[in-house]
Amino acid sequence: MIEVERLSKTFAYHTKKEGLLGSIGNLFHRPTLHKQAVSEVSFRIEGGEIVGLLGPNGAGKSTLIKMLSGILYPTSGSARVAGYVPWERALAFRRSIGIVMGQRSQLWPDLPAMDSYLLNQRIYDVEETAFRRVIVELSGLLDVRRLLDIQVRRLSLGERIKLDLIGALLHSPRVVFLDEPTIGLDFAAQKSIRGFIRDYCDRFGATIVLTSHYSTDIEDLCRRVIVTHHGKLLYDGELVRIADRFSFAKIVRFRVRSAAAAVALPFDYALQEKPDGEYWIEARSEHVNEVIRVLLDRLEVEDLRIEHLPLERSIESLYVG
Ligand SMILES: Nc1ncnc2c1ncn2[C@@H]1O[C@H](COP(=O)(O)OP(=O)(O)OP(=O)(O)O)[C@@H](O)[C@H]1O
Repeated sequence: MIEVERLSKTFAYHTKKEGLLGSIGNLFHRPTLHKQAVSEVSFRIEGGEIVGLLGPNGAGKSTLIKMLSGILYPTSGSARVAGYVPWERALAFRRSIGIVMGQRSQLWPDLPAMDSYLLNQRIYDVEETAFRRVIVELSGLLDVRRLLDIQVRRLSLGERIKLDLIGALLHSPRVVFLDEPTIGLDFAAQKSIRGFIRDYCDRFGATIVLTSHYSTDIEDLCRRVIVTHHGKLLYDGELVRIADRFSFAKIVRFRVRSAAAAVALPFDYALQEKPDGEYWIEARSEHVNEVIRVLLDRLEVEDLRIEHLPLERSIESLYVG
């Protein structure tokens, strides 16, 4: 469904020194800088897959999604999405994809969402019965039926994102790009959006590319992840394999009756303290027994747990090496 071959994007941009003198100087000389946001990235995604696109800030995720959804031209390389070259922006391509950017609404802020939907219905030529059916179905699933006729700018962030999702799916696209669809939402709203995405895929067999800085989104929805860093592809494979690669490390969490900060730990491990008074140590699996023995020996430990490394730390280890 998605084929990407050595896709690259380099942005050219100008800098300006501060103040009026900087502005005048810029009239005569504007230094041009280049930023390679995506560098020779290749992968394939089959129909019906939900793939997580991960990477730290500035890794090139949004740039990649913008190229695959036809918003940006690449500098080099090729891509096909649902059989089309995205940046040629054929109407049939636009009908095949949906895009949601959590940080930027695609609905008119001064109008109720329903008015934007009606406009999209015309643009995508969605037949009236199908249009009404999809709205009833999706607004029911997301529990936002009562919000369809309220000006978008009067809604909360979570409500607005749910309505944006419906807008992106009105024409029943086969490929959906979700760029941070749960950003800034509370846990309940994140959970309902995740449930909705899963449900939508099960029912319509859609292919989804999802970026999110929330590991729960990724763990809940994606079996496969593509990790980028400095524009390059760092990892493409099953999510569990990333966790497995770092199974050599464990987290020991505990609480104590009196302060623990001064305790000397074996193997030079550092003790970390959370604001709520819980302590934790990241240790190699083979050292865990000895660390626990020292803790129990020297401190009045109240509650102790051993956990796997959180997904964020495992993924971060991929970038840091
Ligand atoms: N229009 C632009 N002009 C110049 N540089 C840009 C432009 N858009 C993005 N960049 C740069 O390209 C790099 C990749 O940006 P991109 O937005 O794709 O990252 P990202 O992985 O989506 O990051 P985040 O997780 O912070 O959203 C960044 O260093 C960014 O500063």
